Amino acid sequence: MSIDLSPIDKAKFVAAKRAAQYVESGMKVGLGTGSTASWLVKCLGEMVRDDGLKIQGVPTSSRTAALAREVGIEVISLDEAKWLDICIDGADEFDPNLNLIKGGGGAHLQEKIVATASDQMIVITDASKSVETLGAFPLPLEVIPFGWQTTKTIVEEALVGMDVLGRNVSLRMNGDAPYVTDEGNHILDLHLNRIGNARQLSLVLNQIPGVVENGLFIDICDAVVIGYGDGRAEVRDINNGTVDETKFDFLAEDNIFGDVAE
Ligand SMILES: O=C(CO)[C@H](O)[C@H](O)COP(=O)(O)O
Repeated sequence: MSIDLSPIDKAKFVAAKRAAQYVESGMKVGLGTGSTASWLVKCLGEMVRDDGLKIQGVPTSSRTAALAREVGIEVISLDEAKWLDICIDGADEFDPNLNLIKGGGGAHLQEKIVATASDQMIVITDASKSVETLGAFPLPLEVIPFGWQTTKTIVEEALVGMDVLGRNVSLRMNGDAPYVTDEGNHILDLHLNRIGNARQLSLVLNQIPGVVENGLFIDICDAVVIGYGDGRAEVRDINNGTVDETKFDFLAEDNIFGDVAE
């Protein structure tokens, strides 16, 4: 009996399953947000339920908190945890230095705080997120609602001096209304196409009043686990290059989403 999942979901699943092997009893674990991170939360929930894994999870969004509780993971706040052993999260793009764009799911503020407060950050992803240079994915910028249009104008002006290919900035919408983050803020998406100097851009953006945090994760990620539709999971470690490859079978007992092809 095999699992009837799309190749992309298989890739996300094996990345999550491989990354779950980093988690040991007693750890405080940062739980990312997004479709790939949801697989991770499900995998950890299964390990808590079936293997006696004892962990405390710090979710990076209200969505992830709800899912973690649903699958039986003990949820604590970052202030209760103070510091984390590991954080596992998805990403929208990663480059050869494992710098990231995150925030496609609107949670990069909490994600960056949690990842920064972790001994190590592991990113789980499929191969489509791998890029030579960041920027094809719009860069999310969380801004406070007060004066957001003025903030947007100042961001556009700041981009004129930056090494980027595009400079279009749009307000993220949720239907007819601006998207609202867990912190009650809005998100500007910066359509830059190519970011020449991500470190400089990150510093410049975060200096603008009204900007809370950008979605560039520079020197935060320690390793990327890349899942493939054929069941392979490849680990790229920032220090060691590619360190290993694991192959998973898609068995019915792995089907934590209950989507089995009989
Ligand atoms: O940064 C994020 C949410 O803010 C996500 O990790 C990112 O958008 C990837 O999501 P997915 O795994 O669904 O592709």
